Amino acid sequence: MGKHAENGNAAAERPRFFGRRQGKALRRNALGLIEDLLPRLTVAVPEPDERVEPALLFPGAVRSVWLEVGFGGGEHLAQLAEDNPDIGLIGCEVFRNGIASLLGHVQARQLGNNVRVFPEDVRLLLPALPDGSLGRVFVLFPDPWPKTRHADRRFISPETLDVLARVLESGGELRVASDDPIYVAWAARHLDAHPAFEKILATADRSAVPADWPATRYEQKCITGRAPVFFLYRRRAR
Ligand SMILES: C[S@@+](CC[C@H](N)C(=O)[O-])C[C@H]1O[C@@H](n2cnc3c(N)ncnc32)[C@H](O)[C@@H]1O
Repeated sequence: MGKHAENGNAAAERPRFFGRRQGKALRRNALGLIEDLLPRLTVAVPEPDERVEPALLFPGAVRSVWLEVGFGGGEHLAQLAEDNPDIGLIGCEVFRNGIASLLGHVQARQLGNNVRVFPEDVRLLLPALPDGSLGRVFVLFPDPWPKTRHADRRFISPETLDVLARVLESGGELRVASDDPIYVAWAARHLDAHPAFEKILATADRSAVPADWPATRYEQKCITGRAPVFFLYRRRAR
């Protein structure tokens, strides 16, 4: 679980936008996006026992639905949405400035037909999704929680993998990346131990990663700072 995700009702509070260094116009634009655009794209927190059919969240027919956990500034999600107009993208993020950033991409690149936002802890949505209803799930640079005593807060866990295995269709993909060696070892161990996930790739070689795997903002920072990044790429067993 991410630091932000612990604060379950943060999304319902009046958001604070950007730091003091950002200009008034930027802050006003972010606020406008949150107040005007977000309500049109929001996936509501499901009621207990409610089922959320992902494909029906989009105005037109979609070939498949992909879900990104903790999209940060939304660069990866926006790129996928732009490159794949026939795919529905659900982004889950609790960080309000990140949500505003994604909305900026949606507005500028006209992605409103195939992007939806769950501005809450993804774990409130996953149980409501039907079996096999997602084609891909992305967990890119999850909060690492490197201390052993915080290990139970890490997003990748046997319990989460059970849920992801259920909601992914046969042959669906799970893409994980991290620059934290402790987290990578942890995630690889749990993925290897889970019978539903077949290994496609486990590498620190960016050139071996499929071309349709855009870098996130966090990955860009790692590249700039030359921190090694590890990619764990799995397929839901048939
Ligand atoms: C280290 S950041 C990485 C952001 C982005 N994926 C990137 O690579 O640039 C992790 C993000 O995951 C989000 N997050 C953590 N746990 C989450 C959860 N349970 N549901 C939704 N978002 C979560 C945090 O708010 C944070 O923005």
